[in-house]
Amino acid sequence: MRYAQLVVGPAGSGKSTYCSTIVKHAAVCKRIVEVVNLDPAAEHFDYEPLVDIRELIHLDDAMEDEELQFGPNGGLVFCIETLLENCDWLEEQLGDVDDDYILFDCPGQIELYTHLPVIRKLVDTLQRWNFRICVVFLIDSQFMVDGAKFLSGTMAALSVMVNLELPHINILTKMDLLSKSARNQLDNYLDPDPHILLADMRNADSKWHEKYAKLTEAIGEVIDNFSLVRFYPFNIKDEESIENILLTIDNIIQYGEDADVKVRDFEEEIPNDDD
Ligand SMILES: Nc1nc2c(ncn2[C@@H]2O[C@H](COP(=O)(O)OP(=O)(O)OP(=O)(O)O)[C@@H](O)[C@H]2O)c(=O)[nH]1
Ligand SMILES: [Mg+2]
Repeated sequence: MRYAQLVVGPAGSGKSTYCSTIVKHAAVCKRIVEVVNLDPAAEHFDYEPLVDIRELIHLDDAMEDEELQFGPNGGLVFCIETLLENCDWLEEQLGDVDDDYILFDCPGQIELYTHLPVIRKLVDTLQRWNFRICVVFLIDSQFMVDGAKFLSGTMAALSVMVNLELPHINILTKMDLLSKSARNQLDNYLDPDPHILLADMRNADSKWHEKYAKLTEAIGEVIDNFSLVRFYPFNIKDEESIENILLTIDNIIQYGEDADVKVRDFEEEIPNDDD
């Protein structure tokens, strides 16, 4: 069995920092976690990628091509599609190490995960290669400190969940940048009761909220009915917070359970002395 985290989220939400933080933390715990860079526009990151899509195709290649004439977003989708047309390259680069644990650091264009089929195709390929995958959806906690923003972040998380249909965890990043009061405010949202969010918005004295109160109510119902949207805080300056996230995801993809099974089988094979 092989294990993967598909690290997605809006541009600048902290995906690459998350990946390098997890790699460093795992190394301290004597665990090897690898990272695959799937962002063809990435400039720099402080991890050594196991595989780097830029070795196959760079965003500039797509944008400078006379015929293609892509812009940045179209070019990015083209690069990911090129990766999928070269699965044998990706398979060879990944190697085939049992029990390996790989973070796929994805590009920041959220439409890749909310409605385009290309990432779904990548997921199907990885599952064929025996990967158990958890989607790790990152959102910058600084944009989540009021009802309306939290609701839109929640809707983005929901659309990724519905589109990819995989085990999933939502993470609030950059917690170290939050003021104490913002952190307290955020606590209300960590296990959001949509009705608290909506009350927030009802109290916001804006004409818009008055006019669209019914719509807001309906959105709250959607979130309530799904009741899948929980957020976990991730603080890169707090080892315990990093460990909690890694353990939570390990459990979601049952990492290590097979290893235990292997150890148990091994013990059963050892003949007892008094046999
Ligand atoms: N203080 C602090 N800064 C962070 C954290 N996570 C990311 N940053 C900063 O936020 C900026 C964006 O972080 P990245 O990790 O590059 O974000 P990304 O999601 O990979 O960005 P794209 O790949 O461009 O979509 C960088 O300047 C990071 O140093 C965090 O947890 N705490
Ligand atoms: Mg990045």
